[in-house]
Amino acid sequence: PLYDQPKSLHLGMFEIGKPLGKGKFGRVYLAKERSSGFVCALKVLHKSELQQGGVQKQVRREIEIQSNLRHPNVLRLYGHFHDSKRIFLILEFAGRGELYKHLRKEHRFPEWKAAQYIAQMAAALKYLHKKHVMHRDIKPENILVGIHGEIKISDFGWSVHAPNNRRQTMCGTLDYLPPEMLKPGSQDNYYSEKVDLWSLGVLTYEFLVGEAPFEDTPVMTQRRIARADMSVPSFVSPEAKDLIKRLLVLDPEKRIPLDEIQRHPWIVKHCVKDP
Ligand SMILES: COc1ccc(C(=O)Nc2ccccc2)cc1NC(=O)CCSCc1cnc2[nH]ccc2c1
Repeated sequence: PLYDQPKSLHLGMFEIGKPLGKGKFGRVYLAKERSSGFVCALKVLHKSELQQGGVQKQVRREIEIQSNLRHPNVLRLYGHFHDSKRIFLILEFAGRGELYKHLRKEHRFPEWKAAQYIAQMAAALKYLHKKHVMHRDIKPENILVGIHGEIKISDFGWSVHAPNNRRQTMCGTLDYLPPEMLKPGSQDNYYSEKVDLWSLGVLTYEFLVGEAPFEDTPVMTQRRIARADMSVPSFVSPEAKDLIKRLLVLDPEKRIPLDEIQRHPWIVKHCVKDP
């Protein structure tokens, strides 16, 4: 497949299929590489739009970083190429689509499924943090599901999807913002990997409850985040509630670290294969 392709990749190599979605900076199509039959997702970015958005450096940096990432729970960026007007990203195709659609349809996930997803997220984040890549903007809208039901974080950071029952907020939803990103002046720990732990707590809550813990009007959401003011419904098991409470901690340094998440009783109970 793609990774043993000659470097000269070009559009003619691909048979373009159905549209998979469209973002702020580009459209995505199902695609098949002609010689190998390899199925992937082709994201088309228009250089003019990137210029207007002032993000051409960001794309280059992202391609640089993401081309070297290889983890089963991180969506692959296999390669890229460009013509005079467009840049094409060759992305992994996730066979079971967007996680948020499954969550909306099922309303909320059973504890065993939520625990497996959070264990996979923790494994992906551990891998990314080891590579000093963080803030993957984790929320259901940015997670895809592979053909075997495994989840794949993807960097939708720049592609705000067209509204079709995605959270209707301006620059992405506030629900997942950690308190340190709401307080001005605390720029340093904005870039700490601890921000992902908070978002993981919000994600765990949303998987189990079906809505985000601080969901409210924008003003109220910010106020409730700043106070970690949320309550966990009684139908959530005590173990799951314990993990949520250890992630949604105002002080970034006091959030349960990724290693301990993988050993947490709620995760172990649902993820260790029956011996
Ligand atoms: C590693 O991933 C990415 C890397 C970079 C970028 C990106 O756009 N970077 C950017 C753009 C402009 C300015 C700066 C930076 C996007 C992604 N990933 C996606 O966009 C996921 C959905 S497209 C794929 C895909 C797969 N499998 C599916 N199954 C169903 C739908 C579907 C959709």
